Order: sequence, then C-alpha cells, then structure tokens
Amino acid sequence: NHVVEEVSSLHILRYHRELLVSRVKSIQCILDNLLASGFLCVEDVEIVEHTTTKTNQVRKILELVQCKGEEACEYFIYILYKVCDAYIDLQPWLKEINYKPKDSVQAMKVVNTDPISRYCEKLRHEIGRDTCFIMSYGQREETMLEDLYTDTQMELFDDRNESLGFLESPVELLGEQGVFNPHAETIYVTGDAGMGKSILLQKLQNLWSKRELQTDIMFLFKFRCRMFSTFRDTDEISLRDLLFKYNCYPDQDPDNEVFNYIVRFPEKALFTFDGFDEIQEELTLMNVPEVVSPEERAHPLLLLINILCGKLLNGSQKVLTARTGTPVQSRVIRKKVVLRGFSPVHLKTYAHLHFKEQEHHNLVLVQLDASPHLSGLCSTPLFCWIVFKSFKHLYTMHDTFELPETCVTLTDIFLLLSEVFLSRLSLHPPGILKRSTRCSSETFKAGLKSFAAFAKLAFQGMERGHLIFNQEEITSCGLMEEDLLIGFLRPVSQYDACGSPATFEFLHKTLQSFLAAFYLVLDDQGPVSSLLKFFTECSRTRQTFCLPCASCISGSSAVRGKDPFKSKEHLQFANLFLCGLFWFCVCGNFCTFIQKSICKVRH
Ligand SMILES: Nc1ncnc2c1ncn2[C@@H]1O[C@H](COP(=O)(O)OP(=O)(O)OP(=O)(O)O)[C@@H](O)[C@H]1O
Repeated sequence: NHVVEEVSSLHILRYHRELLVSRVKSIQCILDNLLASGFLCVEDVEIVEHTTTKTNQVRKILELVQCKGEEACEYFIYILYKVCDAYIDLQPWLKEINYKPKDSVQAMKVVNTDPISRYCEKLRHEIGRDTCFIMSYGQREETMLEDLYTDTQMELFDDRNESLGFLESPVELLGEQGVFNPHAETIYVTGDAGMGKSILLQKLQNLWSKRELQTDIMFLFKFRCRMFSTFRDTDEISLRDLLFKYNCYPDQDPDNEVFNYIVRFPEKALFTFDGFDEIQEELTLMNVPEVVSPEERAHPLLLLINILCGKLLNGSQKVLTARTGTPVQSRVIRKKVVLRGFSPVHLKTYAHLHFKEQEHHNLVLVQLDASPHLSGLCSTPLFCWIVFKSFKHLYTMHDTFELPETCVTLTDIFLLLSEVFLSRLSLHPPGILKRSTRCSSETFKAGLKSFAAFAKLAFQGMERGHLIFNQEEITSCGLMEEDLLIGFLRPVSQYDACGSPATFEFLHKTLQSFLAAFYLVLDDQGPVSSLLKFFTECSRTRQTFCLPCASCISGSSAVRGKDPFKSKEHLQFANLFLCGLFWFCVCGNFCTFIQKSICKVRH
C-alpha cells in the first residue's frame, strides 16, 4: 500500500493510458468538471470536442490534463471515482490500483453532469411525483400513499403451489426469498380484484424513488398492461421509444448513452407491468415465434413478450401483476407472490389510518368485530376502503357508524359507495345543513339522472370492451362537467402521449361492472335478452391462454380482439351484481324504480 500511495497520478494516467482510452465511454461529465474547476479552459474543451472519435477525444483529454500537472491528473481520476454510475467500467480498475482519494482532492467539488446519472435522477423524481398519491380517489380528495398504505399478506408459492411462507414487506419483493426458478426473471404477483396489486407496485415504485428499496436498480420503467391494447395491429415501435416515450425521455443525450447503457447493463433495470390479465386475449392471438433485437422496431406486445421471457434486455428484473387465475407458464416465473389482503392486524392499522379520532376508530372496530361477514369483506383492501368511506359518510349524515344491514354483501357495499358519491350532488350549500336527513332512496332519486348516465357509460364500455373513455363518450351519455367531480370517474393521464387530460376511467373496474349491472336493471326499455346475455356469457367455458414466451408463439403478428373484458371476470362481477340487485328488489329493500326490471326477468 505504501508503494501505491507514492505513485503519482500523472504516472498512473501514463501507465494505464490505453485502458482508460478503451473504458472511458462518456466524456461530458469529465469535461464539465475540468472546466468548472479551472483545470481546462474553454479553448481546451473546444479542441477536445472537435477531435473525431470518442477514443481520440479521451486521448486528447489525457494529454491535456497531463500537461496541466499532477493536481489536474489527480482530479481527473477523482471524477472517475466520484461519478461511479457513469464510469462503471472503471470501478474494478480503481479497486485494482487501490485508489484512495487524497484529502486535498476530496475537498474539490465534482458535479455529476453525466447523461445517465441525470436520467436516473429524472426517473426517480418523476416516479416519486407520480406515485405519492393514491389515484383511485375522487378528483376532490387526493390521499397521500404514505398516509394510507398498509402492508397486506403476501404469500410465496413454488411451482407446485406449495406455500413458502410470507413476505414481511414490499422491500423484500425483489429479494431471494421464495425464488423457485433462479433462471427466470419475472416476479409474478397475483390476487383477486381489489386485493392491492396495483397499490403494491405503486409502493414499490415509490420506495425506489426514495432510494429505500435496498437495490442497485438504476432504472425503473412502469407500464399498465392495458396500454399495450391501445396500439393498432400495424403499429411498430422501437424498444427505445417503449422505454422513454411511456416513462420519461433523457435530456441532453446526443450520443444515445442512456439507452446504450441500459442495453449493456439490463440488470440495472426494473420493469413493472400491472394487470397482465387485461391483455391475455391478445397474447393468444399473437402467434409469432419472433425474437426482436433492441434496435428493431416491433409491435409493442411483441416487445413486452420478449422482455418478459428475457429474450430482450436479458437480466433485467420484472414484476408482473395479474388477477388470480391468469395463466403464465411457470418457466418464466422466478417467484410467485399471492396477495391475501389485510390480516386482522393489518385491518386495525388501516382503520387507524382512516379514523384518526380514537373514539371513531373504536366504534368502527366494534362494528367489524360484530360482523364476521363485514370484516371478511374488509380483508380485501378495495372493499375495505369502500366500507370505511361509507362509515364516514354515515357519520356525517346520521351521526352513526352503524351500517344499516346486518348481512353485508358486495352489492350493499357498492350501493353505499354510490350513495356516498351521489350525496355529493346534494344541493344544500355546505355548512347550512350539515346533517342531512335525506334517506338512501331519496339520494338515489335525486341523483338518478347522473347515476343513470354513469351506468350507461359503464355498460357501453363493457359492451365495446372499453375501460377508458373520452370526453365525447362521456358527454353523449348525458354526463356534465360537474358530474365528473362526484368520484365515479378519475382522469387517466399516464399513458396519454400528448399530455391531454381528456380521458377517464372508472375508479375501479369492479365499479364499472357494478354500474353496468345497474344499467341493465334500470333500463326498462331494453330487451330481456340483454339481461340474460350476461348469465350465458359467464357460463361459457373459459379459454386457456398461452404464455408470454416466444416458443409458444407462432403464425402471424396480427393483434386482434382488443377487448379487455374478454377474460370474463368483469362479466362475472356484473353477473354477481345483477343477482345482488335483483335480490334487493325481491326483498323490497330498494326503490321502486327498478321493480319493473324484475317483472321483466320473471316474465
Ligand atoms: N396496501 C394497501 N393499503 C391501503 N389501501 C390499499 C392497499 N391496497 C389496495 N388498497 C385500496 O384498494 C384499492 C384497489 O387496489 P388495487 O387497485 O391495487 O387493486 P388490484 O388488486 O390492482 O385490483 P384489480 O385486479 O381489479 O386491478 C386502492 O385504490 C386502494 O384504495
């Protein structure tokens, strides 16, 4: 060690000149810092920039710093050491020569102006910003993820579906625990509707953005799978566009360094793909044994398949979520996590986050304890959120936390949610009549016009296979601007390349199914066949799908049948809600405006 310390930086640069020339890939950051610290002047930088080829530019820089003396050489090496992301190829060499920066050089400032590091920062910043709110709340109220996120039960399974225990927190999702197939790269997260798959991904992304994920992942690219259904059959894009256009673009990167870096070091990238069930149908139709290269343009679905199989960006990490029962071949699955919802302890924590006042919190817990059925429903985070929201509504309206029914069904829960939203249409100015005495059926009657319009939109969407609606579709159903604020719909802006906020989706897909069922019940003009169609659709056997893996794909590259409802789960939900709504009517529990429909079905 003593000997190494004696060796001058000037000597190191001379001795390792060719190694440096071959391994320094990016000169921008070096030039910026040498200029800022006064070791090079503007003319020197120009000389370097006018030199042809990257290797000659590096040679020129080395020549210049050597002329400027020992201190300049020392600072040059210090830049390579400090900006380790950009000079990753030089890190082993620095270790080899046992490099330790001297105190004098450590006092000097190095600013990381490297395009790759800048891009990583930008990604972290954007993902942090995009993930800090829970999106599924009405436009009026934005809830911070941190204020409401509660861990859920995450059970690990192997390929024979034997339990391998539980994960303690999302931080462990990318770890080695539960890996049953080390050759595969996709972490598969599955669970029923509303179990919190999207929120888990959001939490993961948020942790990464805050550097709390304990990983050396430098790039995170997030996608909602349904985005892949928005392309035409003939659309082709490059991998570069898929990454940057749908996440964020690198700034000032004339040499395409960021993309080249990702292609060279795919293990530094993490992909999250949410809602694989939403594109199953299209994958079966996509029968092409095509492997695409990073440079080639291809249909986005083909790029997705290749990424998931590890044929493209081999070594990158992938987290894929899908509803329970979505088939994915186990050979691409590295580990499998099944979301089981809130345990009783999680439920208490979640209740605490919702109801800050101890008294309210206790009252809610008493209700939950009293009804195993209700607490069972509340183990699903989405339903729990609706129940808690309803509690809050009941408290504001009637000073009570008691749900009206003793037996609570999913239909009750969604009716309550609708009531909560519709009560916002109340004409009373806030503050004048705080405790409204309006009963449920009055709220529904008063809001019927808007409610029916939302129901129509949901039904039309289901018929056409739409989850996303534009302004025109919304208006044509009779919805006004102010209706959008009630909470049934939320804006979708993430995958609108033009930045236009004019598209919307229902707060949750299950809410769309509920409203579609309601539409059928409300629509006393429609033929009975449209009602019964739902029951027949659901009873047909479900198709089995192929896996996203090149070897299963053969034939043409055409992508057809872009129907996110094809998996039938939404139909099954609509079916369930139809039954629920009819039961309500049969029991005489509901307003008369849907009685006609029952007669129709009975008939
Ligand atoms: N861990 C959690 N902590 C707090 N709230 C949660 C959590 N998970 C889910 N939720 C609530 O449940 C709602 C639905 O969750 P999410 O959209 O993640 O379900 P999902 O499993 O992706 O459903 P789907 O399969 O229908 O897409 C969220 O908007 C949020 O309100």
